[in-house]
Amino acid sequence: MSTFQELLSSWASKLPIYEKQEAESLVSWLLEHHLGWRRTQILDQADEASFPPKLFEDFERLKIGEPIQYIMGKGPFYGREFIVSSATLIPRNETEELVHMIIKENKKAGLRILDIGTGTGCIPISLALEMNNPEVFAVDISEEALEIAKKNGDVLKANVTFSSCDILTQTPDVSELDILVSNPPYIPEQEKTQMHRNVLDFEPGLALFVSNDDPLIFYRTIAEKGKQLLKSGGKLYFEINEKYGEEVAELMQNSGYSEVQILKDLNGKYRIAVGRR
Ligand SMILES: C[S@@+](CC[C@H](N)C(=O)[O-])C[C@H]1O[C@@H](n2cnc3c(N)ncnc32)[C@H](O)[C@@H]1O
Repeated sequence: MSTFQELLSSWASKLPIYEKQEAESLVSWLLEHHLGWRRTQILDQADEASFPPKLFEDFERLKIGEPIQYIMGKGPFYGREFIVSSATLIPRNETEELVHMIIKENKKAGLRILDIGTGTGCIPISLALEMNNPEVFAVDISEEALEIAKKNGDVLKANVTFSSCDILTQTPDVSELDILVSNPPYIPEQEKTQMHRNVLDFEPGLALFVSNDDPLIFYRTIAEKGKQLLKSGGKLYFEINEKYGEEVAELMQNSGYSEVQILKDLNGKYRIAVGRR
């Protein structure tokens, strides 16, 4: 028998791939998920023999670097919990900043919005629930991701129309948009070697990577199609790879967008590009 705090430290020490503090918070998340454990119980006695077998199975997954969101099947985004699966990217903090900016800048009622490459649906669902009665559409090439996005829409009671579309070869069947948003795949294949194994081994390659030959293919294609999809004065918002801020801004200007800006996230990295049609 040990206290929860002792258990936390001892289990965290078995996760050498993470820093101590991160390991402890992952273990505490797992214990809370399986046992309803709360920090206030930190000094209570904990009998490992009474723990459910699933907790030990999940801990083994954590040990090999599987992200906790995949283990628990859910992850937080903009104050809500989203179902995730191996077919979807885990929603990121940087993307919350993009969503926050769109909500802040667009207060009018009834705006028409499209999200391209929706994954869990975290962007369009958050916008549908936070903005003033918008009409929201979202597309993805992955049928499995779309299934998860639809489930999230149902569970969170968000009115979003999801459909299948390969943006590189097809044009979504919507028009007169006020807002077009996308966090498309943007990591060149050659950067794979510098990436953390828990992203590489578990997150879907389809959501992350683009060919080394043309890393901006999604931005160029979406900016081009955006001219048809957006109404005059409508806005295009991209999440970007910090390395390509200037290039994305240039291609947006070349495509005819005005007021193009590249903006830094809270970590001081260029993460958002925005322009007006
Ligand atoms: C970086 S993830 C973003 C997911 C989600 N929007 C988010 O921010 O968490 C890119 C998404 O684009 C989708 N995707 C990849 N290629 C695509 C294509 N050709 N057409 C449409 N969607 C595509 C992937 O399936 C993935 O869900």
